[in-house]
Amino acid sequence: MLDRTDTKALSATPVSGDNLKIERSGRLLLDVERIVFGGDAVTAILGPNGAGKSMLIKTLAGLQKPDRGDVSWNGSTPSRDGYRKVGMLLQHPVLFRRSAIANVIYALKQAGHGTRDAQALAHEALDHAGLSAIADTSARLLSGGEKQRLAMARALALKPEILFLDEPTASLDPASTLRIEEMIGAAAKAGTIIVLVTHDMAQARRLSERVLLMHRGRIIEAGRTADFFDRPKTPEARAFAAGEILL
Ligand SMILES: Nc1ncnc2c1ncn2[C@@H]1O[C@H](COP(=O)(O)OP(=O)(O)OP(=O)(O)O)[C@@H](O)[C@H]1O
Repeated sequence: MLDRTDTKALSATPVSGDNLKIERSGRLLLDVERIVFGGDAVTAILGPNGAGKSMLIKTLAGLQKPDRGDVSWNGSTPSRDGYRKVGMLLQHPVLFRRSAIANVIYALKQAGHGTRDAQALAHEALDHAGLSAIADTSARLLSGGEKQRLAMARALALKPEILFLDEPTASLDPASTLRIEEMIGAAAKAGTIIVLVTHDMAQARRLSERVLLMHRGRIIEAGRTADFFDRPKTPEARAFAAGEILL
């Protein structure tokens, strides 16, 4: 787990949601009374498949509109301007059919950077991701692990104040997982608030300070990571932390 004293003063945009509800075909898929991200460097969101984890972070990142409830970014409704501060790495990131570096340059230019600035920042981002050697390789030729690192480098190049990550290491080998975890750790230390959806409980223990457990669209337990694993309060969290299947 990150040492809180290592992290820069957290001045990032707090993101919150109130009374968020999403319903489809009469089924309540998301039902969250209140959630705030802003005080912890890394929060892990855990829960079984279909629990609503992706839906929650997409909603908070402004990519999905809730049927009811409000999302707030630093006290305001999500806006185009705010997208520079609130980032999201999708579970299956979309990379353009151009070189690795061009993917990052494009994102930076879209965010308002001039060409020279974008080129310099993109090279810096690839360097931090250990991807300089494949900067000119077409993104579609990269391995799964390299693609994920590139998508992460692109997201971090925009220097978001808060970054939502949807299972960034799913299907990666241990070495690629470690690289992504190092990138997450470095970003968190530099002051980016990270919200990480993961099925990897060891990863949640390694990286997060706070854990949220979701089940059937609700947050059923929220607490310090050590407390969650060592002293879970709800029967569901006890079962989940013990590796049992939540239905
Ligand atoms: N557009 C949609 N229409 C109907 N149901 C949907 C829609 N999008 C998602 N769902 C359902 O909402 C529920 C929550 O989905 P979500 O992707 O948030 O789960 P998750 O916790 O991220 O799961 P996983 O761990 O499998 O990625 C699932 O039951 C899913 O089938």
